[in-house]
Amino acid sequence: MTLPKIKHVRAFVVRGGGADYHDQGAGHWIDDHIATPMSRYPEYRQSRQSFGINVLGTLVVEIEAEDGTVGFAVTTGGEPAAFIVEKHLARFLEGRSPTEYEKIWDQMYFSTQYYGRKGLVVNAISGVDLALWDLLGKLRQEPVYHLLGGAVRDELQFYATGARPDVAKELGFIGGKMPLHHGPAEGAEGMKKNIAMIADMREKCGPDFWLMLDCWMALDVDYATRLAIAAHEHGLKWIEEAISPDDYWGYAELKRNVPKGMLVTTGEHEATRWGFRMLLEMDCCDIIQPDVGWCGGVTELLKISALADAHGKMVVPHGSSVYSYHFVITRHNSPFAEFLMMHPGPTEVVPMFHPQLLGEPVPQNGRMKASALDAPGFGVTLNPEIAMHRPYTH
Ligand SMILES: C[C@H](O)[C@H](O)[C@@H](O)[C@@H](O)C(=O)O
Ligand SMILES: [Mg+2]
Repeated sequence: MTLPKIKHVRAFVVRGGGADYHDQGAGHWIDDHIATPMSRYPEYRQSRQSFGINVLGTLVVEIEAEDGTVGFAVTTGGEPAAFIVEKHLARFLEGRSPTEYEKIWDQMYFSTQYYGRKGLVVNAISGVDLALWDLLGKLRQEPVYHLLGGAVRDELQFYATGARPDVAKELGFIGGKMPLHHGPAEGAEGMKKNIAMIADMREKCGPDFWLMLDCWMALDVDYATRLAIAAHEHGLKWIEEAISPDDYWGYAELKRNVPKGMLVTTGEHEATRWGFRMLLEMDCCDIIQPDVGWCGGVTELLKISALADAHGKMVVPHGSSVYSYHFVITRHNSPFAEFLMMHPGPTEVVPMFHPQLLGEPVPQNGRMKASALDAPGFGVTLNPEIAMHRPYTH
C-alpha cells in the first residue's frame, strides 16, 4: 500500500497552557514557590514564571500529505522551535513518504547535531516526529498504539502529579507526586518545611498510598541525601529529578546514598538514546522518565525504552498527554503512567493539554481503558478556537 507523500510542513506558536503546561494563570499550584536551580536567587524563588519557565510557549507542528490528510502534534518550543522546523527540518520531510520516519529522524538529528543534541532542538525534532506518527495513523486509519505493537494490558493506571496527593487518592489514582517547595538556599528551615509537607500528606493519605517528591533539578547530593533519609520515615516511594541532569556522577552517588527501598528517578530533561544510555550505564536511577515531546519523539523513545528494558529498568514517561499514553500501553516495562493535574487546585481532573486538544482522554478513577485511545493517529484534533500564529514560512 503506497501512502501519499508529504506535501507541506508548517509550524505554529500557541500561548496559554497546553503543551507548555507551565504557562498558566496566577494562583496555579504549578507556580507556587516550587524549588528549582534558580531558587538560590531570592527574587526568583516564589514563581518559576519569574525566571521564564513559560518563556517558550507551545509549538504546533502540522504535516500535510498530498491527499490533504494532516497529522499534527504539540510540544514545548514556541517561536524558536518553529524557526528550526520551518527553516531546517522541513527539508527532510517534504516530498518523502511518511513511512520513512527512521531516515527522517536520522537526518533531523544529525543535521542539527552541531547546535542541538538536547533541549529546544530535540523538542522541535520530537514535535515533528509526533506529527509524523499522527499522520501515519490517520493515513492507515489506526491508533498510534496499534502501530507500536498494540496494547500489552487492557488499561492504563496513573499516578497524579500536583500539590494535593490527598485529593489524588480520592480520585482513584495509584499515587501522588508533589512538588518540592524549598531548596538548599533556604537552609534548615526549608528542610523542616519540606519534611512537614511530606509528613502531613502521609497523615492525610494513610500508610499505603504512593507518595513521591519532584525536586525539579533543585538540589545537591548532600541535601537530597538528607531529604531522602528524613522522608523515608514517611514512606516516600521515590525522589525525582533531585539534581542537575548534567550531573550523572551525582545521580549515581545519590542512588547509592538513599535508604533501601526508596527509588531514585529522573530523565524528563534528558534526550536521545545516548543521554539515557549514560543514565542507565552509570546506574543513576531506578526509573527513567523521558518526555516523548522532548526526548526525540516516538521513534527515539522506542530505542530508549528497549535500552532500559535490557537494563531491567522501568520507563514511566513524563506526563505528555496522549503522546505518552499511546506509548505506555504498549510496553511491559511501563506499568503505569503520569497524569499531570492541570486544574489550579488541583482538585479536579481536567485534560492535561487543555485547551489545545479536542477529544483528549482523561483518567476515570485513575485509570484509562486502551479502547479510549481507539481513534486514528493520537486520536485528538487541534482546537480551532485557539489562536495560532505562524511566525516563519519556507
Ligand atoms: C511538578 C514539577 O515541578 C514539574 O512542574 C512537572 O512538570 C514535572 O517535573 C513532572 O514530573 O510532572
Ligand atoms: Mg518531574
